[in-house]
Amino acid sequence: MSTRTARDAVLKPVPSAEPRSVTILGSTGSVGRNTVDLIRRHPGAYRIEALTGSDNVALLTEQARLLKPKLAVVANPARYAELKEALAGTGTELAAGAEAVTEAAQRPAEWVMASIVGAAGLKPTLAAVRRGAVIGLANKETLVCAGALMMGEVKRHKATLLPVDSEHSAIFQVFETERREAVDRIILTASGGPFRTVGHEVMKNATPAQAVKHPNWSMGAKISIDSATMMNKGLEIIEAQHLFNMPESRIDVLVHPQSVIHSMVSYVDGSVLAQLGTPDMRTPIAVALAWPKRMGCPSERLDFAKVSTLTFEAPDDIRFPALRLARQALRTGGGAPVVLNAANEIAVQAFLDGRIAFLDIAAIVESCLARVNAGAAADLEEVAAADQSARAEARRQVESRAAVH
Ligand SMILES: NC(=O)C1=CN([C@@H]2O[C@H](COP(=O)(O)OP(=O)(O)OC[C@H]3O[C@@H](n4cnc5c(N)ncnc54)[C@H](OP(=O)(O)O)[C@@H]3O)[C@@H](O)[C@H]2O)C=CC1
Ligand SMILES: CC(=O)[C@@H](O)[C@H](O)COP(=O)(O)O
Ligand SMILES: [Mn+2]
Repeated sequence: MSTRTARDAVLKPVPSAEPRSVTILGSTGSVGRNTVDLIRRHPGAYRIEALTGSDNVALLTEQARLLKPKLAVVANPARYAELKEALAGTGTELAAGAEAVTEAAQRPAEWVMASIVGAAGLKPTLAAVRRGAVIGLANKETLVCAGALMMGEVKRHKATLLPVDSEHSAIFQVFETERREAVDRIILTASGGPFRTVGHEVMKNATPAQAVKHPNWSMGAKISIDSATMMNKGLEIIEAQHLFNMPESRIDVLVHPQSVIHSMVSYVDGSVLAQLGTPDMRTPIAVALAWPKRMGCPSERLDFAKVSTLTFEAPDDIRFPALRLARQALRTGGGAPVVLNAANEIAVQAFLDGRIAFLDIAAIVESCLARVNAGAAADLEEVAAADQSARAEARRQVESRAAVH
């Protein structure tokens, strides 16, 4: 078995007549940085239309100096002066604010990485869809909040949506679309997060530092906390339903602590197809970045002898109520997934800020699902209304819990 670990090698460029034009929405984040890393290893294969960040001007500046995009945008307008000073005279056009991020997505890049975190990614991603781009979709919250709208627009504008989330990339690679009637179930694997084996007391007293420490993946803070509550898997059930047009009742979650099998699809004849790899986001990003071809990627190769044991467990819905809440929101439909997502975003941030306890996160989401009138969420305005109502209610809940935390 190969143990090649060519992590720092500059790999052979993807053979192509023209460099592929690329925009990275959220280039300063974890997925964004991995995308930049891959692009830098394939000199001449890509040219950068636009890069966007929010607060990390230092990194955005560094990326812009290296990749020479036509446009660089900071979502936070308060950082514009800093960006302007740092990139003065480089020839890169500069802009700031949420509208400018959406405008960046409208620029004519063939391929767009959607790696903004949270519902803030919805409008820019939709803008890229509406001009028929090829989109590498990391931002799962987009599909959670507006899955039906999004998939409808993908079809209408002949856009291409390529999953980047590791589980959905795995499913994408083994899902026989031309024989979709033979698909029986989707099996989403879950690591179980840092609290997979601990008891209630440990979870009750969990600190942000403990919760953010994912056992296998290096990721941004928000998704790391989602993995710890297993809300990440709940969001991924919703994401899978939209991407693969599969009812929630046929999407299973299977805890697999090693994160080697990234997900599976079972077929009516008893076959189960899986995609495997080391836990390195550069592999699913590479799948989308080179699609429909494949490209070299420096992620560590799987060494089965070293892995030695792959284990599986049923998820624990009692210790991880987020799984049940996500399924409940999906079955309720309309704006319920929007409420689930918005309440979760507020609660996760409050936990990271030390204002509420770890177990408060799911409790706040549950309470918001019960209290907020979610509406139909059939268009962007209705999605925004449900999102705002849920955020307002979640903030109230945070205040009352923060007082006793
Ligand atoms: N990290 C991972 O390995 C994986 C991530 N995903 C999904 O990908 C998405 C990104 O995750 P990750 O890279 O971890 O997140 P990070 O927090 O690391 O990065 C988020 C990016 O979004 C930018 N950003 C933050 N807020 C806003 C805003 N309001 N408007 C515009 N841009 C904003 C950040 O800018 P700045 O940093 O400059 O403030 C940064 O570029 C999430 O939806 C996540 O669920 C899915 C699978 C794996
Ligand atoms: C890398 C990726 O796709 C994450 O969503 C990861 O899967 C999180 O791990 P959990 O399985 O712990 O949610
Ligand atoms: Mn995932």
